[in-house]
Amino acid sequence: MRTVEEIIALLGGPDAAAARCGVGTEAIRKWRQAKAIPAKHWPAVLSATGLSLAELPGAPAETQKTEPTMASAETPPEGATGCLVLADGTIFWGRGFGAEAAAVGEICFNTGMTGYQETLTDPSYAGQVITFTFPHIGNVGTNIEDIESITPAARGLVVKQDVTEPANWRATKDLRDWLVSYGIPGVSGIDTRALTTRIRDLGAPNGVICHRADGRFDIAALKAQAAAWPGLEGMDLAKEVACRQTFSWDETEWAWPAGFGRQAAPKHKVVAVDYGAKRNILRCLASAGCEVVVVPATATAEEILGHKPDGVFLSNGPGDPAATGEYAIPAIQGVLETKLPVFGICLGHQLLALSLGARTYKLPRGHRGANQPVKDLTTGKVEITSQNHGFAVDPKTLPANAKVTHVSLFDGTNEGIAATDRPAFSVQYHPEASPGPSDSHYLFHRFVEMIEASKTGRA
Ligand SMILES: NC(=O)CC[C@H](N)C(=O)O
Repeated sequence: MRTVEEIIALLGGPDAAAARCGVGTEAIRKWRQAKAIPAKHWPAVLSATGLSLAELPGAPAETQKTEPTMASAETPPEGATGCLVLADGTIFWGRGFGAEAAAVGEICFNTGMTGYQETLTDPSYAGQVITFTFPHIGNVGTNIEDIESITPAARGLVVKQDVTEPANWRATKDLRDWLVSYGIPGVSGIDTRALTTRIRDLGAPNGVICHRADGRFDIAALKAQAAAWPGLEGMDLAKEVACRQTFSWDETEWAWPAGFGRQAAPKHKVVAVDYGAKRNILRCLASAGCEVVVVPATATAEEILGHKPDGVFLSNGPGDPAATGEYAIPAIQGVLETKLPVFGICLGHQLLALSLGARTYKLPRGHRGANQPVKDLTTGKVEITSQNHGFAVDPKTLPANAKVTHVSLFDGTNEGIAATDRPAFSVQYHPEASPGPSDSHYLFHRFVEMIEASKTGRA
């Protein structure tokens, strides 16, 4: 159960609480005095906060018993084997699954309805605990194909429903066992709607997810760990998840019935700078006819150009682009000078913008899901896209030789840019999907066309 003061804080203070619940400031004063919310105001408070009835101070005892997992008290409710402790001291109790471990990170939410295994293995989630808003997580188990990196990058997962036995012909392992094998904890029984609403209203908090089968938690230590974590802003995580050595990639996209394919005769050579690349990006490049050489995030312009590429690709990746920019920007600027075609995705988009002289900033809650509408300003078409980012390019800071090409139809933030004096472009979203729709696959072909035009120009 929440206190009246917690609920008022969640709503942004007394005045905002009055406005958002449509009750007047006098009512808020009475709530505070009585330390309870009268029943006639419950519907307004529930819809403004997204909390469940059991969490309201003054709600009948029997409703409180039905949702013991949402109790915020420091003593675990009966049967609690998992918890999520936020940096401000808020506790969500639940049932632990996966590895018996504790992990600290930014608590974000993802609204995708499919592809939890691809999401968990997307290296861009390093440093984050994912709250899945979709209820059926784990129901198709895990397999050895739907992975975007060899080891999962997310630090933990928060779900509402307990994970069930896998029911899918492709499943090779139960999600719970798969998480154990990688040391990743999960917590179920959490009111993910309340948690997501909180993130929407107050921004993504830092927190610790903890699973202990014996139900014994050192809450003070977990609170201290959550509060001490510095947060993603200023954090360079790309170096940690990127490859250490250069390698070649020739696997192509998955297709029925053969599964993944092997590239036959590539036409163009692309160096992909790996800041935490998702495998399906490399597959899309290979399927589009590119011989792909993957180099570590810290590769210099000389090292990149030493492979004699026809084009350079900048991958997605975790953390703050400005922090990664310290080594990435000089390399990208060196590549841009040559006027070779450059294509960036997500972190690669942010790094291209930084290299052109623009700035990035942290979004309060980020875009994570598989149904994000984006408008391509060049064609006027709307694409439904897959997204996963917590930072964005500030379009106002773009230099004169760059323009905005794509915009989010959710919040108007920047989703793509292109240089106007050289063949370089990038998008904030994930045209490779995995998981998500494939509306944006055309961008890989746009990159190849750019490479062909550049080769013709040089010939
Ligand atoms: N998917 C990505 O590449 C994410 C980029 C960056 N880490 C962000 O959160 O904005």
